[in-house]
Amino acid sequence: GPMEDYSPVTAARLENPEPGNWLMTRGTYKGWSYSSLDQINTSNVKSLTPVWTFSTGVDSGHEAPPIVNNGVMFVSTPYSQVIALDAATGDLLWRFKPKLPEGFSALHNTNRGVALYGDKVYHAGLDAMLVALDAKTGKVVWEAKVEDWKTGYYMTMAPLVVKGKILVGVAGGEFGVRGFVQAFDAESGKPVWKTYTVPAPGEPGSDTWQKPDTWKTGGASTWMTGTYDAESNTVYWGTGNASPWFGDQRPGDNLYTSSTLALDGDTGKIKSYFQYHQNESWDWDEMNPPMLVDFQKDGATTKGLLKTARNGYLYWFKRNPDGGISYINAQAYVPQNVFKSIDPKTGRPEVDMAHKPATGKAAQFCPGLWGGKDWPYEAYNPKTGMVYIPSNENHCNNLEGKVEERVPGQWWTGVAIPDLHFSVDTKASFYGEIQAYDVDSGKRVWRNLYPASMMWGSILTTGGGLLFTGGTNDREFRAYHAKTGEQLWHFRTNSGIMAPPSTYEVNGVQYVAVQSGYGVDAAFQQGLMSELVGWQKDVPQGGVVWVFAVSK
Ligand SMILES: O=C(O)c1cc(C(=O)O)c2c(n1)C(=O)C(=O)c1cc(C(=O)O)[nH]c1-2
Ligand SMILES: [Ca+2]
Repeated sequence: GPMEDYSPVTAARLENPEPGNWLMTRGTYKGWSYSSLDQINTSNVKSLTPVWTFSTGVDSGHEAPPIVNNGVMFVSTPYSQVIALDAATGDLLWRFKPKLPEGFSALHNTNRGVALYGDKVYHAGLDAMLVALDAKTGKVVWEAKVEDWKTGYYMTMAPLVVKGKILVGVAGGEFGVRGFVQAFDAESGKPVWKTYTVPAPGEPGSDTWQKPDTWKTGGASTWMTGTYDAESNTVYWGTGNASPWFGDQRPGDNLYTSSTLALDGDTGKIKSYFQYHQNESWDWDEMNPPMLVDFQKDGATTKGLLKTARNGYLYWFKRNPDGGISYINAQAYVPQNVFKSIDPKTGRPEVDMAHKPATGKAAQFCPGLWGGKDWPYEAYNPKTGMVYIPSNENHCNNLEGKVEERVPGQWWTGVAIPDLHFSVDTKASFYGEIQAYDVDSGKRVWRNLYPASMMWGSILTTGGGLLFTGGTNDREFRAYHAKTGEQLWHFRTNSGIMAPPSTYEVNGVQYVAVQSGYGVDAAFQQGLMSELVGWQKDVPQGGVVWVFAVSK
């Protein structure tokens, strides 16, 4: 089998992955979710058929892409399992099934993928443990405690490998944790650096926490994988909402909540940052990092960053030679009623206070707390020059805050889950959609509307001129024409698909792979939609790895 000559993953391979492999969650450090493979293309995709499937035996939301290294596939599942499979045949090679601690529960029982380096597989567990597994056997090589899960920290993202270090971020923004990004030595598991995303008194930015001690529980969790610019050795990492949710309880801008941080890859030092909205009060985590995309501006190619924000805006930045972030422009990609304007120089929004919830003051805001988009990945195709955004419209929340005492490890947002007051425009002709924008002009080129579903699918785009995604409540996996948005193929799977598809090649055959397995917030929202507009309450659950190829 393919394990006998397992090929170690080097820093050079990660910087320049072979087209036939999918070595990290979004394909490359740039975060494009793009593969140059083109054997499957717009003319033959109609003949795409399943070649093998594998039941994970796990329920809840599967959010990890199949990671593939020369014929070996690694998938992770909810509840922190890792499964190694023969990427061509679906044979099970090994399974890592950790025992989660007694009494353990997480708000989001999911995982977004493993990282590969050397002859090891790295996995960030819900119990806030980072484990290194032997890629050939699945045996634990080392374990590192990132945090104490009892205090509200958990981990859901895929680690990021940077020059022999394994970088992880934490979740817990709804529990009042203090976020950080931490790096561990890939060989030994020893901690190398740790950068908090909320400054302590005396550190730069600490004056943005005006009320004593609010910084200690300030949120800014780091629950999605960063992107990386090897040239400037800069890691771009996103941060989540501030805690608790209502900004009047923690006066100030609250750096670095809902921001992108530019970190030095060797030391973790904060080089630069951009905060999308200040004194966060909408649960608009800005956890996704920007993609590294170059675009035309004023007749010249600009080394840039493109960020699809949960706050409903699409942002263009300049990536400075030292990795620093300079604001260029932003435009709404879904209707949003919170920003009155955005300062053209700084990118700082002016907020309409009528749509900013506070303690004892209810306010409605749109899009609602799940944002213009939540975590599912947008994609960039260099052949079309377009960014593809899985987004949602015509939904709002109406929140009113309360002062609550914090109990470590418990929901602490200032509003109870039954009081989230999610609403939708029941007359709307659609809710979910895919939108394609030209990254040079910012013009929308096409959109595809889903009248009876939200869109929670990560997007893969390919050199074959295609987009692959699921994300809808009808269990479909679909292929679209990247230029026109025309649907070219679809296949009904076992469950709903949120996980990012990936594509790879073994023995000259191109495969497209994806995990189907609905759950977590998409399922939560689907339940609410069943009350509001009568959609079926449950989308079937249970994880299956699907692998497709074009039949010859
Ligand atoms: O603040 C946080 O730490 C945090 C963590 C996570 C997570 O780790 O999955 C989510 C969120 N927030 C969140 O706001 C959110 O909407 C969300 C959706 C999902 C999901 O997996 O579908 N996770 C999370
Ligand atoms: Ca959050």
